[in-house]
Amino acid sequence: MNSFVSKQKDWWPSPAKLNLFLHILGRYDNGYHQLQSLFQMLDYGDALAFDISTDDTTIRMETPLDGVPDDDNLIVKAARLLATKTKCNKGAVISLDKRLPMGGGIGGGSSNAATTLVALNHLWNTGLSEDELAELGLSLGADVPIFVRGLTAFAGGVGEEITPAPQQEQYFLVANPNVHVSTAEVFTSPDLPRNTPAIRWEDYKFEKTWNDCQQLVANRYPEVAKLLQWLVHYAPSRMTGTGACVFATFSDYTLAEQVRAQMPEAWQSFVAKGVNRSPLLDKLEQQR
Ligand SMILES: C[C@@](CO)(OP(=O)(O)O)[C@H](O)COP(=O)(O)OP(=O)(O)OC[C@H]1O[C@@H](n2ccc(N)nc2=O)[C@H](O)[C@@H]1O
Ligand SMILES: Nc1ncnc2c1ncn2[C@@H]1O[C@H](COP(=O)(O)OP(=O)(O)O)[C@@H](O)[C@H]1O
Repeated sequence: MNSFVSKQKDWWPSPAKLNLFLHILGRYDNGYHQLQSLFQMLDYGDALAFDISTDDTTIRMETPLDGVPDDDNLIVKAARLLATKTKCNKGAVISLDKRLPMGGGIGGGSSNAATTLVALNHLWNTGLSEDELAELGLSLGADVPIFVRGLTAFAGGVGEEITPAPQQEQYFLVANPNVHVSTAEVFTSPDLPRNTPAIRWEDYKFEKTWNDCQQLVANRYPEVAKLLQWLVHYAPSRMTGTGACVFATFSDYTLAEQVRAQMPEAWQSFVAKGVNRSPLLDKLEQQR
């Protein structure tokens, strides 16, 4: 079930997340949105491996991402940021086993950045604390700190005010409608609701929450609406983040796989278990 690769390289997990709900409360002066969300960590994701050099400061991808030059790759950006911040004079050649759809709202890029920060801080021996890594990560993206901390958690602010929120064991069928939705496009739309009242974390219930971005994205991308209509037939379903991936919730793994088996082939999908602690934290602990 655990889907991280184990070849000869020493692979570090880079898990996906789901936003079990996403409420937009308002907008800050800098244009960023104030939100409330529940970030659910999954046991499924990408994996990264690092070849360290001590006599060469080069940082590059061994496996470049199609359409993403190294200079724009969040992995390379994270590694360079850590090297600059800590005045580290070591290098790294980085391999990525990419499984997560890009721009899908399941946090692949942010998770890759967080895994890079956490792994290299260990492998380069740069000695930053978790708080320092989370702060550094925030400059790369709003979701990076939550992946550095690695706990299923409520998030407020722009996503950086984190309160751990362990959830009961659940399985998620996550499906990709094969459309790319840019986060910036959703957040600049005049049609986005921006005045949902704050909830108290202790009042959270899945069925009493929603995703404020869902209607807008479903209207613009009919494939998202179609996929949601198909899934909701089987189980409570919702879009994650700013889309385009959607998920359905199950208490039973086999049932989730049965529904997946019936899904039209045009929609790529996977079944993952919700975990309260990211596999990245487990990996780091094993190294110590
Ligand atoms: C809203 C979420 C929920 O998970 O959406 P997804 O990206 O996962 O779909 C995230 O917090 C997104 O985080 P991330 O994708 O790291 O965002 P960033 O790179 O920092 O910002 C992308 C763009 O989204 C907008 N943005 C992002 C976060 C936020 N709280 N308010 C915003 O307005 C900004 O306009 C920014 O230019
Ligand atoms: N290592 C990376 N993995 C995925 N996307 C990356 C990476 N580096 C840069 N990007 C860029 O970030 C964008 C958002 O990616 P991603 O984090 O996967 O989506 P989302 O935030 O919607 O979950 C991608 O479309 C891609 O252009």
